[in-house]
Amino acid sequence: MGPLPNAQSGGPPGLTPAHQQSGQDQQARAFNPYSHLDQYGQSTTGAASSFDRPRQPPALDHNLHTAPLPHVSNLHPHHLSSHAFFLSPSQREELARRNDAILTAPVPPEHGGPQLPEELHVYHSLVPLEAPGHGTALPATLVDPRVAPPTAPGASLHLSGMSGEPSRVFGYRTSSYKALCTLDGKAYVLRRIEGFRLLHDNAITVVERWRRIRHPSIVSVREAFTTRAFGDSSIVFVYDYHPLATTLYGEHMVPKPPQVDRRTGRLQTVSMQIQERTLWSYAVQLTNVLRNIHSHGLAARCIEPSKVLRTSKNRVRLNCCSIFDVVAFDPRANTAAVQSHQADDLLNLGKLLVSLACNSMGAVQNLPKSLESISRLYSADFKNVVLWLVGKPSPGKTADELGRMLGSHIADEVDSALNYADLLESGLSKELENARLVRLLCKFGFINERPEFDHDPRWSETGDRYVIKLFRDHVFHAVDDTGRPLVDLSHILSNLNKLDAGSEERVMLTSRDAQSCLVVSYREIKNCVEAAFQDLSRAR
Ligand SMILES: Nc1ncnc2c1ncn2[C@@H]1O[C@H](COP(=O)(O)OP(=O)(O)OP(=O)(O)O)[C@@H](O)[C@H]1O
Repeated sequence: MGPLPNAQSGGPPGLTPAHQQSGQDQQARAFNPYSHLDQYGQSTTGAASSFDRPRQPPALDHNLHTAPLPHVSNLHPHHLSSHAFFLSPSQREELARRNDAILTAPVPPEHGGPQLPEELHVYHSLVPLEAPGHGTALPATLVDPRVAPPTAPGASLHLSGMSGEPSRVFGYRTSSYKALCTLDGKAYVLRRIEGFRLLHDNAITVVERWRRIRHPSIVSVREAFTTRAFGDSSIVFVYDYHPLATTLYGEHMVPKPPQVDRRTGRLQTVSMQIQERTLWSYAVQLTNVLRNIHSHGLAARCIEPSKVLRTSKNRVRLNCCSIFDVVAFDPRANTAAVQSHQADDLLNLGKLLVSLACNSMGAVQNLPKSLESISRLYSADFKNVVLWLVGKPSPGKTADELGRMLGSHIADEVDSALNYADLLESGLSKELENARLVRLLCKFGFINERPEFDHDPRWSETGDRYVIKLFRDHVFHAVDDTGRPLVDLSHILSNLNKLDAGSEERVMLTSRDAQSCLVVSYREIKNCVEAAFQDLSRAR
């Protein structure tokens, strides 16, 4: 694929024409916040970008991670303190798995991977988010009637090979990819709507309005552009990537496989019923989203189980915002139309809660039966909120009013969020110390046992460096009374912390042959380390 030309002038106000792809993308239009940069992230106005182009993510090396520490009750008391220095194993594992997901590299076509464009606008390294042909196809009755049926992709080369059923939400075939951005090296999700022709240039400008909305429960929209890079005319919406995200559909509508009961050793079915506390949490988060979106004069139009991402325990974010506003664009839409979409949002939230409470997408087809089941399983309070949502629209039925109805449940959510913030802050403070110590260890690595430096083979063994060497032995090569190596992490951590803080406390350093013995303060050793490091880094 050839280089992407720079933005041209002549588009509608607020737009910059998209990059052309191999000369095919003549009619491409895009809202592009990066229009002042070329395809390598270099500024077209002359200033060089500070970002290097991350071509291939490095291979993952799990040896770089430490193994989880043994359970606290198995530890010697003086090893216990080392627990205080690290994130909890479960937190660490979760974060490591997310990082792994961000770094997943595409499988090349010669190894069975799909044929995808190498570069798309300012994105590269596309990795499909779904397996080929995967789709959560539902009966035609559940396909959203708001959108036109997909145009037959006659001229499509089916480069992606990923097309499955048309999305039951958007009506068009869609495919999603994780991709890396050449401008900032970050991962994003590209959602491609296949076989879509932009009939009104104005339609894509609405993406700019969505881009300005930043809300913790919305998957942020970055930009949208049209492209022919897949061999058809597609429109691509770019969203933030949330590694390992699932959807409410995947979590609560897809039956879970039976699991082995630890006590009996038998296979047991897994209950799908959602706790009421969790349902309230979803309801509160999505109500806040709607209040925010409606206050911007927009409507979500995609409150649907497969369009609500779950990014960690009970944390949800509304996905795919702005797509309907573009693909079902109505140039004559007025305030009344927006209000009608906003009323639909509340109705769809009610339907979503019914589907979740009954663990079935079909539950909304028979509301009386589903409400009966809800009143058996959940509180009257919950059922009343659902009834209000699925009931007739009225002027006072707004997202703000819903917020007032949820008052005490919003207070519960605030408490949980504060507890979680405390937990994360304590994890963060533990790791903060470690970053400090790693920098110190790097300095030791630079200095100790350094081969010939400054034409002096004994540089690292003499002067200030000798003190550092003795201190290194004291910290890492300590032995107990019987001469056995002392493998004690807390001994290392407390010594390094005192050194880093430059404590006035004194320590006795003895050479290996016990011939020399120095009593020095940590502050003096710190000065030696600084001096030796300055010596090394000074330009010669
Ligand atoms: N922004 C995102 N960040 C991370 N993962 C995402 C993101 N958006 C979607 N995904 C993942 O991609 C998968 C597919 O999403 P998609 O919205 O296409 O679901 P779908 O059920 O196939 O819907 P549709 O019927 O519209 O095709 C989801 O299961 C989700 O795990």
